[in-house]
Amino acid sequence: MDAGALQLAATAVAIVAVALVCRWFLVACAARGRKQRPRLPPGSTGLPLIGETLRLISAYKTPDPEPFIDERVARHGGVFTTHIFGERTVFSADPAFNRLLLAAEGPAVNCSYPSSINTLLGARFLVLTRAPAHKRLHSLTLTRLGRPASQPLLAHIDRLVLATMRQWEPTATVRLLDEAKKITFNLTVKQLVSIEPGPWTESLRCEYVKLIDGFFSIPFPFASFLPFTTYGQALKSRKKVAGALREVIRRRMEERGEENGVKEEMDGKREKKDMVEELLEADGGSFSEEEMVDFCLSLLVAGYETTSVLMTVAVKFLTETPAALAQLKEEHENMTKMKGENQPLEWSDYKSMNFTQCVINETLRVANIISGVFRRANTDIHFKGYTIPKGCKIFASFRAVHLNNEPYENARTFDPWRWQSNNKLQNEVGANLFTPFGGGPRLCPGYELARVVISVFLHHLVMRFSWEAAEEDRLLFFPTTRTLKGYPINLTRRSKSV
Ligand code: HEM
Repeated sequence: MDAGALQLAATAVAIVAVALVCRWFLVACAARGRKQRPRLPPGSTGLPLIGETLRLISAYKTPDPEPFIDERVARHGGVFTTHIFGERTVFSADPAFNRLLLAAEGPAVNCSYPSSINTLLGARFLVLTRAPAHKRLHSLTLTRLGRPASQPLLAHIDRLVLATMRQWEPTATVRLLDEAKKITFNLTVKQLVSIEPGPWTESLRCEYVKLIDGFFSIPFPFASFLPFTTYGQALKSRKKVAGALREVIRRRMEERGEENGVKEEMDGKREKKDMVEELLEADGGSFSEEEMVDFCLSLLVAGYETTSVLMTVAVKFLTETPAALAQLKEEHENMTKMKGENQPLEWSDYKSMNFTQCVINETLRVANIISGVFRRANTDIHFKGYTIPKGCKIFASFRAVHLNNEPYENARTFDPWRWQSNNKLQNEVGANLFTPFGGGPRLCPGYELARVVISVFLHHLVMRFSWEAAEEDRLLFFPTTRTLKGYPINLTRRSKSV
């Protein structure tokens, strides 16, 4: 090889070497860049400002909203990024991530609901409070509403359900959702302020219904000056409901002032008669009047729609699944035979309603009104190689997990028997897969109460009535789960005494 050729070869080798070094350098830089830039879960943020909100709403307005989530999970995986209700939001359909979010409440994430809802509920609604106030109010709620095993509460539920059914004619058409709402409202009022159903509770309920409508309306700015809008009307009704509760609480505070000397010694040992008494005596009476009003009002909201919709949908599913209805009837007839007719229900009876619990689980799985919970990251959160930055909104979708065909075979079919077999739904993995009442520090304090109310309601319904759907009705999922017509049914009384 001559000197020229040698020089050419050397130059070529040098060029290749420099190119290789440059490539290595660029790859290294890119890798470093990737390391430094947090990688959000993949997804699409849709149109400017609107994001994917309209797509989400139009999916949830159909009888089958699942494709909205299914398509994104198929494309991006169980945790993806979207843009809904005015904000970039990380959406989770992943049971492990949902569980992590529920447990991380406080240090890593906090509840985050729209400010229009905060205004309607007041600052003392449990989901808006943070530790340590949250812990204190959560445990008070559990004390009052979370122990349906106590005989006075169970007896009261039994009595209230029967009182509502006694108002039904021997053959009648009723809108089941309305009746269920009366039961849950009256029950909560009694637990809060010890007032029995009557004109006071009914007028409070009428205002309260308008307040609830406000959650699903547009919160126009200055809405309090626009009482003709749904949100403006809701704000007005909030004032009225709060005023009525304030009157009761004020009277109780005065009565307590007068009785103080007499009762003080016994107070520690005595069972408190209602939530107001719990509040008046908690922490040496440190709750202000306004705090008590806000807190009671928000508890009325928490249990009302959730439990009554579930009662209605459970009856709809049972009507459409005759084998399940027959098995449920048999369970309650056998129980009644064992204990004797017209005996009040006891805790052991509730505990023996095994198939009823399967029906309730399955209704919660297929059509829970709470489809998931919103959180906001307090810090960067790392999951499966992704980083969800501090401040980002996150939606943990329970519905996406509950309707996933992998853990739940034929997930979109109502099948209460799936809860009978001893399968993975019953073990630790199952705890991640079934979270209708949330979890972690914000686990719903009314979860046992809701189950008991529905069980007692189903017991009296199947023992005392037969029924059929009065007209076609269907499930709706927007703005929340419910049936289009409130499920009207034609009832026939089975026995003489109700
Ligand atoms: C079928 C009925 C019910 C369902 C599906 C349900 C579901 C839930 C869920 C998922 C949460 C968690 C919210 C979050 O983490 O952001 C929650 C919280 C809550 N629930 Fe329920 N609930 C029901 C009935 C009730 C009842 C009967 C009451 C009491 C009257 C109640 C009172 C509350 C309260 C006060 C919270 C807030 C807890 C906290 O932030 O510490 N719920 N509920």
